[in-house]
Formats: sequence, C-alpha cells, structure tokens
Amino acid sequence: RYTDRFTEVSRKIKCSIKSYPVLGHAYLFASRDGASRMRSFEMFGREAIKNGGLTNLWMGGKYYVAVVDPVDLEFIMKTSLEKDEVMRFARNFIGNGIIFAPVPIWRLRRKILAPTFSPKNLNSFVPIFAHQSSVMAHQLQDIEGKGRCSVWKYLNTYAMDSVCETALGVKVNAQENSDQPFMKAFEDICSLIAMRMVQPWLYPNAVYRLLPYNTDFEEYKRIVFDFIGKIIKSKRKTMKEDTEQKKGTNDIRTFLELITEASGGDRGYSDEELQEETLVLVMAGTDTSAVGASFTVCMLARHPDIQERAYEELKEVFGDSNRPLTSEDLPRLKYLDAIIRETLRLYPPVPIIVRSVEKEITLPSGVTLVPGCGVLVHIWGTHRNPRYWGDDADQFRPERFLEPLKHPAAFIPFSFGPRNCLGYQYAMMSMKTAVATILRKYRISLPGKLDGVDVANTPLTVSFDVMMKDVDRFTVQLEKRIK
Ligand code: HEM
Repeated sequence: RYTDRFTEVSRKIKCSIKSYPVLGHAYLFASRDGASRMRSFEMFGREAIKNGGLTNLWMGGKYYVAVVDPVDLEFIMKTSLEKDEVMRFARNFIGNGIIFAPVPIWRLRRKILAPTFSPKNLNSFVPIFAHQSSVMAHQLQDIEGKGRCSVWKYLNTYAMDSVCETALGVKVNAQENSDQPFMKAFEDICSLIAMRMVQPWLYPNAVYRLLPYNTDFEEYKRIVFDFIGKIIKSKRKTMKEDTEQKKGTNDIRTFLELITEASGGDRGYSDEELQEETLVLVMAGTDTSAVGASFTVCMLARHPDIQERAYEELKEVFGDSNRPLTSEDLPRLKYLDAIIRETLRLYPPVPIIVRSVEKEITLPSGVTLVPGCGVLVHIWGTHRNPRYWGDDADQFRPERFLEPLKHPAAFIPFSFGPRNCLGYQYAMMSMKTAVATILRKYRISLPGKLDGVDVANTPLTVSFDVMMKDVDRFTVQLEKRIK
C-alpha cells in the first residue's frame, strides 16, 4: 500500500533515468568504487536540474525525491528534521550522537551542545588553530620543491589536532605522528557505510553479518572507540580539577568540559553518551574541514591569478610580519573567505544528506510528499543549479560570493534550518586559518599539462564515501615564497 502511494508521488515528478523492478536505480550504485558512486549521484543532480528542481530515485523499493531547488529545500529543511532510516548504518557506528539521533533525543542534545559554539568560545580557539597550522606549515617542508605531492595527510592531521585540542582539551599530536590507526579506521568505516547505504542487497543484517565487510566494520569501530574511550577516561579524571582551576580565569573551556557541565556535571551524560557526543564532534569536525581546506588548496593551484589576489590580501593584513594569525585578522580576509565558499560550492565535503518525511507536506513547487518518503537533499546539485548560479555555474569564480546570494538556501554546504551544522563558523575559522598559513609561506601550483592533459582545466575526480573526496588525494606542488 505504501509503495503504491510512493509510486503515485513519483508519477508527478520527471525522471528519465531507467529504473528496474525490485532494484530501482540501485544497479547504478553496484560498484565498490566511491568515484562511480559519486558519478551516479551527480547524474541524479543533473537530472533534477533538467526537470526544474526535482527527480526520483528508487533505492530498491525505497523511494527518494532528489531536490536541487532552494525554494523547496528551504521548506523541507524547516519541516522535516528526522534523518532518513538509511542513516541507521551510520548510527550503527556512532550510536545516538546528535548528528544522526532521532528528533526527541536530538532536541535535547542540540540544546546542550549549541551554546558551546558561542562567538566568545570560538574566538578563544583561534590561537590553537594558528599554532596547529604553523606546525602544519612546518611539516609541509617535507614536500616543498618535490613536485606533485598529496597535502591530505597534512591537512587531515591539522584538523585532528585542532579538534581534539579545542573540543576535548587533549593534545594528540597527530601531525607529528601521522600514522594514526584511528584516522585510517575512520576513513575505511566511512567507505563501508557509504557502500551499504546505496546497495539495498546489503541492508538485511542477516546478509551483512555473513560478509567480510561486517568483520572489517566491527574492527574499525573497535579502533575508533578505543581511541575516544581512552581520551574520555583520562579527561574524566582531571576535568573536575581543571574546571575548578579555570573558574574565574580567562582560560579556554573545552567543548567536553562545557557539555559535561551543561548536562549536569557528574549526574549528566553517562560515559557512553559522552563518548557518542565526543565521537560526533571529532568525526563531524575533522574530515569535513580537512576536505574543505584540501579542495581549496587544489583550487588555488589551478587558479594562480586568484591565488595571487588572495596573497595580496594577506600582505595587506600581515605586511611583512611573520606574526601568528589572530581572531581579529579573520574577518579581514574577505577574498579568502569567498575562495573557500566558492570551493565548498563546487566541492561540498558532504554532497548529499537524507531526511525523512514524517507528515504529509506540499512543497512550494506543488508536489505533495507522503509520510515515509525519503528526501535526498542534493547539495552538490543545488550548488550547480544554473537558475541560481548562472550559466557559468560549473566555473570557479569566487567573486560571486562578494555579491548577495539569489536565495538563502542556494548555498548549503553546512545544510540549512534548525538542524544545520553546528560547527559552521568553527569550520570556516579553522579552514581560513589553515589556508592563510599555507599561502603566507608557499606558492601552490600544478604543471600545466600532465600526460597531455590540461590539469588546471580538468575537474577533479571525486568519490562519495559519506564525505566527498578527491581520488588523487589532493595533489599539488608547493614552492617556498621568497619574501
Ligand atoms: C567544512 C566543514 C564542515 C561541513 C561541510 C559540515 C557539514 C555538515 C552537514 C552537511 C551536516 C548535516 C546537517 C543536516 O543533516 O542537515 C552537519 C552537521 C553537524 N556538524 Fe558539521 N560540517 C563541517 C564542520 C563541522 C565542525 C568543524 C564541527 C564541530 C566542531 C561540526 C559539527 C556538526 C554537528 C554537531 C552536526 C549535527 C547538527 C545537528 O544534527 O543538530 N561540523 N555538518
């Protein structure tokens, strides 16, 4: 009966991509390869653009409406706060942490976590971003002048060190010891989750448990939880004293301290709940901003004129001084801000999110969605919708962010509405600090041609592993700038 209702909805929406009985469109996602998964998602984004904002996607018998129109999206993001059931595969990993939690749990956790992202707290983190990015700039000497090299490891460990120090008050020194089993395990588990989400034949637990993927999943999960568990245990011991000592001083209060206190101190979150929330912060905060900063570095390498303009802006703010960046410098770096936003538009670190329709809703475009429908919020497609970005929507042009947006939900790398990303400003500050620090020290480039291919003008090949990543692992050339 439900399927009949979904079929009825889907008939009102155009989709020229062939779907088969039982499989639906899942045959397009059968490969293990993340780049192939992303190509299929891009195809649905383009199809929705062609059809005026919506298209259908059948994942086996499960129906999704894919949306790339900001007017419909604004409505959906304000009315449908529940995550789609397909996120249960991510929930198997991080439990009821705020990001995938059902709405009643989410409301409580959001209330506790939100105040910790106040401007005062965020500004107090900037010296940590500045210090950690100077460590990164130093580490990058390893690849300076060595031709094409990946910057991923450097930016990922920078993000890890910054998040752990700001959120948990723990120095993990990932930059100096970059072989962190936690980071590799996290990357691999994301890949497994992404694959299971798009392959309905892997949905039943009875099937999945028989496959080697499940053994890997459990092993990666163990590594990740061991890491987080150790941190929490050590912090629980010292936190009480730390908090007492910091009272009345200007010392930085970490998220972990703030959320423990806000949720009632010793009688607040259990160890397990604190573990879930901590894991969300580390998970949501590390790879996403590392991916965003790494894509930005790749874009600067491809657009030397834009890079020079950003460097000029840095010279205006810092002159010839090597002084560390401060929180007052960040709002002055307006062009760098536009470059990062333009990068997040073309290469959103989270290209797709999925919400669930709980109550019947009629979208501004006139289509009525029934309970149980999934909504595929196509961030990648929305960002390339020519109706809102013009005919040059696929071109990298940061200047577009110096003008007002055509619609507030046309640019949604951090999602939109009451359940948007809590770390939005944190991420912008961390990424800006990292990219500014690299640019002050290095010129970023790429050879014009490689194997006869015009590198600068070829779009990056990206994969979908929950997060979107460059399959070449963000490869560029670095040369030291001579002052
Ligand atoms: C470029 C970097 C980042 C991007 C692109 C990003 C993107 C997102 C997206 C798309 C969501 C899902 C929202 C939804 O379902 O509507 C989200 C949620 C969230 N993000 Fe971020 N994020 C970034 C960085 C961060 C950082 C640095 C933190 C924390 C330090 C953070 C914390 C969170 C939290 C707590 C949520 C869950 C919010 C909720 O469900 O209420 N994010 N983020």
